[in-house]
Amino acid sequence: MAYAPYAVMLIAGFISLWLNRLQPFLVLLSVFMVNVIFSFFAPSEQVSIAQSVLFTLLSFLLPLNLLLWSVLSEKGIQNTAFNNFVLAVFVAQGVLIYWVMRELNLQWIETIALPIFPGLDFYHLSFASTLGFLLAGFILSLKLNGQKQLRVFSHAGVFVLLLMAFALNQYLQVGVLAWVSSMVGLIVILSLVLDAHHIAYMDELTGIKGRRALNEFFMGLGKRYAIAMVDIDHFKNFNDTHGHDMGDQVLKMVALILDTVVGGKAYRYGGEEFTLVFPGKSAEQVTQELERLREEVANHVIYLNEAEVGSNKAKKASSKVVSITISLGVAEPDAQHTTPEQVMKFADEGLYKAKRLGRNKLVRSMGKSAKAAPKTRAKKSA
Ligand SMILES: Nc1nc2c(ncn2[C@@H]2O[C@H](COP(=O)(O)OP(=O)(O)OP(=O)(O)O)[C@@H](O)[C@H]2O)c(=O)[nH]1
Repeated sequence: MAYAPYAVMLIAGFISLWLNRLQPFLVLLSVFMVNVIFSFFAPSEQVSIAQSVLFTLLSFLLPLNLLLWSVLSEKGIQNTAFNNFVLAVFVAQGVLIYWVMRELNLQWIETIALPIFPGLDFYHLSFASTLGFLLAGFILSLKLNGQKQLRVFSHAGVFVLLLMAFALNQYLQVGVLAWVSSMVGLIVILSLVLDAHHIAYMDELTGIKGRRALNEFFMGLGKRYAIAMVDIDHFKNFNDTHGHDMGDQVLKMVALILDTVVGGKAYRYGGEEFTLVFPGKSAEQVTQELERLREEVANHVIYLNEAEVGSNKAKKASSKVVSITISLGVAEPDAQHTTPEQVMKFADEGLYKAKRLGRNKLVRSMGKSAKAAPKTRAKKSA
């Protein structure tokens, strides 16, 4: 049982390296090393002054390390310059610990400091380190506030800091530290799993679900549903005229509007194409909602120097404005189209027709018109 925390932290460390995440690995390594040092120098009966000093020193260095590894942006495991920096930080701390323990005459603390500050003991010093943890947690939360691409692990960093603050506040309780460290390992594993799931299922640019999530949603779809395919009109033209970055902002804006869909779910299918799935609804039942979305996109004013969707009013006042439109095709299962993939293809035929009819339109694919539809548009990938 004594090795349980090490086992959990090793597994967590392995998972984080396997996922090319250095940050969680460094957090674990810091906690791991503190465990190793404390259990190696754990007091048997009487706590020596050297042990107290070591404990206090590590209690101050750990929040510093945890904050550092959580705040610096993720570089992956193959960035040589960053790896050298990490090595330098650990070596510097090793040298500091060695110097304090070997070179500093610890008896001075007893003979000089304690008589001057009679109330001072190491318990109070380690309690002061709790403040260090809390401060580190506060700084990390501030940084999280301003972050765009949030990962679950970033939040886990704050929990880890609080847990370690608690563990180290139990002055020299190596057992408490070990158990809390196991929890830290589990929290890191959980956050990495959630992050990996998020990365696999969400579209990074728009923040809505991606094609993998759509395919999984199809598996649980019943017999009655409607699927709509949505495509931005003349998007190549927009990109060529206003630039790819502006095109990305438009994609985000369209995704935000489509994500407000009532009764269905929005996915980025790929490129400038989106899919809306309405479980338990017929194509006719969702027509009104699709028209609402089409109108909302068409009525949305795009500010050309808009750095981001939703930027401030002053900027908007000085911007040139344009607008864009979307075309939509919608279909439901019938005798010829029984699987969600077939229905989606059928809806895509309606979308193609909407483009041919002049764009900014919704076309519902139905039995006969499906046969009349000229051809299926080639699918695009993100
Ligand atoms: N900015 C940006 N553009 C993208 C992205 N994915 C695809 N595109 C662009 O979307 C455009 C799609 O163009 P087309 O398929 O020719 O269609 P279109 O210009 O929208 O014309 P219609 O569909 O016929 O109205 C291409 O220029 C792609 O480069 C993306 O993630 N960001």
